[in-house]
Amino acid sequence: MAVRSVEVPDPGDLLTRLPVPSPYAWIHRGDGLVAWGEAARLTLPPGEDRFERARRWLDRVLGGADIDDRVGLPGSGPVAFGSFTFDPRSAGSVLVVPRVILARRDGRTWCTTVGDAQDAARLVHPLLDPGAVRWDDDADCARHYEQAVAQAVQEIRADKLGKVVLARDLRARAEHPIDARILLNRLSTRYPECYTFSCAGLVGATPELLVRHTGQAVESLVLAGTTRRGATPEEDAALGAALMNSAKDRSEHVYAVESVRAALTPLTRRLDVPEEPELLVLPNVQHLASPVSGELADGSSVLDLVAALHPTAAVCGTPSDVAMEAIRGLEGMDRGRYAGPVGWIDARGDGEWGIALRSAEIDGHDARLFAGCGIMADSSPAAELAEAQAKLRAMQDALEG
Ligand SMILES: C=C(O[C@@H]1C=C(C(=O)O)C=C[C@H]1O)C(=O)O
Repeated sequence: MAVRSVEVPDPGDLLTRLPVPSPYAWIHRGDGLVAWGEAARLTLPPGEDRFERARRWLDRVLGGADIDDRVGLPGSGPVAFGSFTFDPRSAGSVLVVPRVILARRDGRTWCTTVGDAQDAARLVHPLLDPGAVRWDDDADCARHYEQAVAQAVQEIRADKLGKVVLARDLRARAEHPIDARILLNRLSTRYPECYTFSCAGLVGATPELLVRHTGQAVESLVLAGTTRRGATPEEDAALGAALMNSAKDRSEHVYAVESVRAALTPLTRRLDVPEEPELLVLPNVQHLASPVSGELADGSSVLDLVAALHPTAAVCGTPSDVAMEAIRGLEGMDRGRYAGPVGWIDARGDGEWGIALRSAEIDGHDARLFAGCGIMADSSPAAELAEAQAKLRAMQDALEG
């Protein structure tokens, strides 16, 4: 596999350069990587070993490439985009090495081609709006979600577990086939501080950085604890202050931070975890956020870190195995790749992976949206449902225009 990366003149908005309706993307504040075509693909069966199998495949495919990299930055040379299922029992984890990658970082822009990229560049599909969107009747789903939350609260009060994250889905059907590029454009414009991603049908804009690996540096942004936005600046600030002072949200947040600390400590020589969370204000919700940073102890790749971190208590719970079982029992659905790791890795082992939140699985005219909330002993089913609805809003609006 011959791979070549060269600097190119800055093309402006990377997302407008995508020629196909189901591209690969990872965009944060306008920078990042977009890609299309398929030089190699690995679809993984269910299994706890899906990260290990992915690693072996990557070693072979990226390690065996004949690389002419004139750029030498994280993300230059060959890159694989990937997304993994939340639950090891689910099918659908996937890794793809695209044929063409266009990227920008630190003011430099480059293009990578893998193998013969001629064909991949010739097909330009015009953008098509999804048109009218029909939503599935939501009442049943909402009722089921509230019941699941009430049940989880009982289990937490009975000391079976400390925290569990429960999610729901929402199905939609569009008049026309859904073009991921339209969703990506809308999401990246509205949520520039989120990581707007697309990988093999999974599209979204997540605020939660599972892990970034740049040389020996490692970073993560842990989120847990949520409130709505206010109608006025005063109400907004009051809601934010109440979130910062909420004992329930603070302990919900601590579970998530501690799960990240426990996963990264053995792999790092230094790990800085803030003592207090900060507030992350997004257009639809506000979160408690803890930016974690550290220095790797050895040569772990970003995929090694992903394997160690997933599932964090931000999307599963504590203890993790008990929470995973509770999720299987209470949600009554397969999360698929929602709340799993999504991102990219290069041949050096650098990369960025988010937790696939605020996302939808797109298949032709159909979309399946997901959102979840951390449940604690004092959670209220109605409040958690309202929080999940606010989180769904990002993708609902992206579909509707
Ligand atoms: C599970 C989701 O979000 C997670 C749960 C949060 C919470 O319960 O407060 C906050 C951020 C995320 O870690 C989701 O968006 O679906």
